[in-house]
Amino acid sequence: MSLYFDAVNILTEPASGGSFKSRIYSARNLRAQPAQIYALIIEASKWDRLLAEVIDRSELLKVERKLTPLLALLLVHDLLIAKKGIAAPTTHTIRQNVERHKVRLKAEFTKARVRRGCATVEQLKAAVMREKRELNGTDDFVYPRWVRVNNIRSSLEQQMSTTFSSYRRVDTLAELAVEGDDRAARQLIYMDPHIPELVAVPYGADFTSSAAYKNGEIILQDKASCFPAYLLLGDRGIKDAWEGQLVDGCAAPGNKTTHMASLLAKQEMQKTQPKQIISMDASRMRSKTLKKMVAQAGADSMVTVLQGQDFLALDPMDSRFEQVSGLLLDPSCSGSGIIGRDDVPEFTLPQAAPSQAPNTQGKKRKRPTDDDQSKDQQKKAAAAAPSASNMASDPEDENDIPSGTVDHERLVKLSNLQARIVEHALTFPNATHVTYSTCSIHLIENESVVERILASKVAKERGWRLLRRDEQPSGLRKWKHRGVRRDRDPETKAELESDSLSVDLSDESLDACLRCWSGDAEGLGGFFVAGFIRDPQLASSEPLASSSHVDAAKGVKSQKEEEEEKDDDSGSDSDDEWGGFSD
Ligand SMILES: C[S@@+](CC[C@H](N)C(=O)[O-])C[C@H]1O[C@@H](n2cnc3c(N)ncnc32)[C@H](O)[C@@H]1O
Repeated sequence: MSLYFDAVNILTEPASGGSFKSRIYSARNLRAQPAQIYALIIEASKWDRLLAEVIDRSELLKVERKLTPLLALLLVHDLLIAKKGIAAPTTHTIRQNVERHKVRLKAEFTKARVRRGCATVEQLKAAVMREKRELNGTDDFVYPRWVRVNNIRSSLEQQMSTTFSSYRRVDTLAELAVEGDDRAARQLIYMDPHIPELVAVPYGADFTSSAAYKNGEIILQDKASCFPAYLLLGDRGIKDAWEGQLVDGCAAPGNKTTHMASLLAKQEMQKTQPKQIISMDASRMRSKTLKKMVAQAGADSMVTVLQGQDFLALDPMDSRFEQVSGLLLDPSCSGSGIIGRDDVPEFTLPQAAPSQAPNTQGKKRKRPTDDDQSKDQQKKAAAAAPSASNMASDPEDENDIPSGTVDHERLVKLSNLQARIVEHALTFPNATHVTYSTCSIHLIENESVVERILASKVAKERGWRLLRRDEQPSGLRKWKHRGVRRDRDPETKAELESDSLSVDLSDESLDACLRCWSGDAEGLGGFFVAGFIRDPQLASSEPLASSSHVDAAKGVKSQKEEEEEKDDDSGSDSDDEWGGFSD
């Protein structure tokens, strides 16, 4: 019986960090098997609309006052759909609460199937899932599972003949929106036309137990998150391999560092130039994940990890950085582009009986009795759209879960810090290439930061400019979503007019910026990236009077400084407090 109460608890407690699956597997207060709980929730969520309809029409909740809508839905799912029926002793009260209505519930189930014109239960399931997608407005786009092949440990060719050998190639992302659980029908693969060695498979594909995943041959990484490393390193091969060292200044958990390493491996750089990448993160805790991810990717010999290192505290003139020619900066941001990171399935629930007070709160401190739990369970289960990145707590995942909304003041602070970080990168004496990225949709963190950087003294004096579209790697040159002049409405994507912030960048500069938006046919979340290159001919002859980035961010603390302050205040590691998105 604990299975159903555990499932309800998981669905109703406030979301903490990590993916839904990982939250179940790491929960300490569960009595049932995590795998069983997860399977029940995922399966029941596919049938929710129909089960709610069946329960409402049978008037079950009017009679069985102990059952809450969510508990009833899970029980009725197992009664009508699970092969073994309700997983509880026949004598258990709430099993009896449901089973005594079996005939009525079955009759309503059959009527629901007939109403939809379905001959089989499988057809019915597909119809219900279609209804659900239509209702969520997710009918016209598809979030796939993006998989990047790691050149250090494998190759695309190898993976196509092993991990994906039984997969059928499709020409469009839309074709990945397959319904049903038929494994063979879901073995579809789309070769991404923009990022080398990146493929997409249907949403929900699980590689975590595959040998390729465990061996670090494949890495689950959103497409947009692959833009920065590719923009920086481009289509180079053995003959025109990258020269000099690379810095990833805000690197944890390590997606972009390991992507850079993978691109260098294609140039066979791991053989000729070990430790070509210097990777760091100000957060000590996140640095541990970075270390692990580098090791998992087989990139230990290619990457030096500076754990807990504040990028802003690096002295660019230090001889250790003399060879640094490229820097990738992906600093903390508002995370406003992230879609459905909290991948808790959404449930449409039956109507509660009038006296059942819905309780939408409910982090339970002690394990209540079965009866207490029935009273406590809520009408609304946590909601989230399916996500391309439903691996939020996995080591290679790039973001945390938002813990609040972002106000303007916070955005200003974040953008000051972002500009400061990029301007610091531009001061490395031998740097020629820099990329800046965020998973934010806000102009203030994106084009506006670019505008500030281009106007900075360091950029002008050293001759930094944007990497034009025609100079970008072949795959990204084809990417059609480019920089914008004003913020956009996240829903309609229409430009916000009136008094909203705008940038005064040329058309060429906006065309140099790359954007990704959620909700379109590309299957991505919101993302921004721009590349800068140093053109000595543009450098002003005036000497660098003072470091402009210090002026630009006067009074803005770096993450490290904030951490140290908090450490002083609380004596604890400060990873808990949200200082912007950490992807
Ligand atoms: C958006 S995440 C980076 C995600 C990473 N690039 C990836 O792809 O896996 C931002 C990271 O920047 C780190 N960070 C923020 N400010 C920093 C600073 N001044 N120096 C170093 N790391 C910083 C945060 O701790 C966080 O882990």
